[in-house]
Amino acid sequence: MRKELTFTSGGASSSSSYNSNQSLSIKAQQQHLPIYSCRLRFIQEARRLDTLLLMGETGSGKTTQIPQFLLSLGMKGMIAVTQPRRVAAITVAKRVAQEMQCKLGERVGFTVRFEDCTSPATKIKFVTDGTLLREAISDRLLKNYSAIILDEAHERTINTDVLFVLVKEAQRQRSFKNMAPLKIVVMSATMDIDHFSKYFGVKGMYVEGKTYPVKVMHAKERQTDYHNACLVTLFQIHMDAPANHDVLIFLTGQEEIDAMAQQIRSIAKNADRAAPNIRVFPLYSQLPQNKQLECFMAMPQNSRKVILATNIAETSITIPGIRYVIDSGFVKRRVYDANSGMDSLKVVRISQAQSWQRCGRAGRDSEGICYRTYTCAEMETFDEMPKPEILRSNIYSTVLQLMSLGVSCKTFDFLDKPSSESVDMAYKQLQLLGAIKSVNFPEMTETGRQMAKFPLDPKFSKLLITSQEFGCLEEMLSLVAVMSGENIFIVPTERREQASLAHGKFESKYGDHLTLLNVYLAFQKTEKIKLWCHDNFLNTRNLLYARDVRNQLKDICEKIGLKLESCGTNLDLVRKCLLSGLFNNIAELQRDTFYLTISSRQRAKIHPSSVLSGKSRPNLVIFTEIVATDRNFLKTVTVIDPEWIEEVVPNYPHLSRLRQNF
Ligand SMILES: Nc1ncnc2c1ncn2[C@@H]1O[C@H](COP(=O)(O)OP(=O)(O)OP(=O)(O)O)[C@@H](O)[C@H]1O
Repeated sequence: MRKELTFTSGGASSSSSYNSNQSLSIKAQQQHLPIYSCRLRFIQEARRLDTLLLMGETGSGKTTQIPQFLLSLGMKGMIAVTQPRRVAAITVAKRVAQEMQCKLGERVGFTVRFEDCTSPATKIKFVTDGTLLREAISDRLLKNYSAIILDEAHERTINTDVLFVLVKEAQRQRSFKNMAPLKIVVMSATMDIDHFSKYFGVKGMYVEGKTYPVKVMHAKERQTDYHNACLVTLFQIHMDAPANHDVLIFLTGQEEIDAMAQQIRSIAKNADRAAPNIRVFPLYSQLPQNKQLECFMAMPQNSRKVILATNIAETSITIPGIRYVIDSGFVKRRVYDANSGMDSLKVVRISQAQSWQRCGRAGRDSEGICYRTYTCAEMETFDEMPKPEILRSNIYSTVLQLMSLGVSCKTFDFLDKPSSESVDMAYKQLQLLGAIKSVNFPEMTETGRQMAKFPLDPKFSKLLITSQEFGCLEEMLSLVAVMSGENIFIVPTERREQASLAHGKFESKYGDHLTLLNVYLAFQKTEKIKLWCHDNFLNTRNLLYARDVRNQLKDICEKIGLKLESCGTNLDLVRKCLLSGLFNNIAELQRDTFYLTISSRQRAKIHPSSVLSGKSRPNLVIFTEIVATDRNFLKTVTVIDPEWIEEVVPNYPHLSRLRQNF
């Protein structure tokens, strides 16, 4: 590790006070927020207008206070507040419940995919944008709601972009039908207000001020290794800062975070005894929910919390105690190649808006410092805003959802329209999945209509539907449920070998999908679940979550008339069924031991976490996803027999080329 990193000051944001929050009562903390002084102005505007655009600095109080201001208008229906991520929806709901002195799930609750913590008494409901989208699709007038708050609008997730249209349309239709009005509030600290103003036809409202100042420091020189730069910065802080001054570091993904956590722990072990203890908390989406929430807890005296997070901690959330933010300036982003139709995850530079959002995770309960491991000049080259997801992702799932509403993606009133190549590629994939009749006259098939009923990626819904041909719906339900959740395997760094031995019992020589299925089948037969999971290094919570998801998916299958059958021990049928849904993800072994993905022509290795990694390499595999860091990796991989392709996907476009090879 390098010894030192020099920073230059990039200034400090202004503030109304320099004290910390800790001594104030919750009521006083609320009144201390910059947004509080705009309360009457906001309420007046909300009475007058049906749509409001609100821009205010990070931490000014938008997410927690605006729903309560709206509630004071005496609304009959619920107020929904969307969040791009589950962890934000849950933690902010908890905070607002505390401020309103009620139990979570009573007047204030949350609903995220497959988890509902609300009751008939709920008035303010925090939801992920995906969850509200599904509700908006089944009730186009959003009758249960009096107001919809679309928070963190700058993030421009596909779900929020579709919601903009549906919510605007619901508002128009309700007024047309003389129903109770639907208020819409769009909020962010960093949105492109002119663009939104034009789209919604209203002016923006600004809230000045920040709760506590955050001093911004930039690396003096360009860094070639951001990982190392973050580590050096952390230990520079650790040498001087008092205990309980906690640190939040933004990195790009799980592996990087786990590796850095280990490094920090081992450096801290040998550090000066007088320094506070360091407790490291990872925070990424693949982490079980209870583990994600651990970093929000208070720490004992003489300890420093160091949180290593991906961009899931970038917006909305408040982690008490954070005085320092260290920003690597990178993020792992899903990138889509519209020509090949292939999605991959790549490490890329963040936008300026994201830099400010990250900085805003400090200065929430006291003043803070944000260390950016990139220079000021480098930051000027970053994009101003993150590129809307709809312009950089595979939109076949959205196209299918819209078609189920009888709407064409090409005429939909998007804030930014996806390119026609990207829509055409989506049609092509949907046609290959059998969801639409043809690319030129895209009309939904019965299969497509059934697929749209599931809250799943269309390729997973297709797996459930095609399992009928192979008589393996029971197995597919288990597999899709496990794949929809978080990692079920636990590999503690210090007990790697034991974990690997325990996991070996479930291993299938055909790859990861059947291995996951073996785990789930064994889990289903187990009585003492906790003990069994502990002995087998498996995550109890994630398996229980998969069981819940499976039950919900099973209900949908029954509603649409799918037959619940099991293929018993003939698991070739499961692999054939997988091929029918994942045929776009076939990869072929090359002479140099790399795999080449057939449809997108990308070179990749099998991911080290796969049971097939390091074994004799099969000629042909299917995979669930491709991740790209410095190299491409295929994740969740299964061996397939080349002869099956003609039988299972006779219209596969690359069939003739494959025939030549096998
Ligand atoms: N879980 C929490 N624990 C302690 N304080 C909190 C918590 N959540 C919010 N706060 C306090 O409320 C303030 C306002 O938070 P809020 O999320 O409403 O701000 P915001 O304007 O929506 O910020 P952002 O733009 O970053 O989402 C925080 O700065 C913090 O002082």
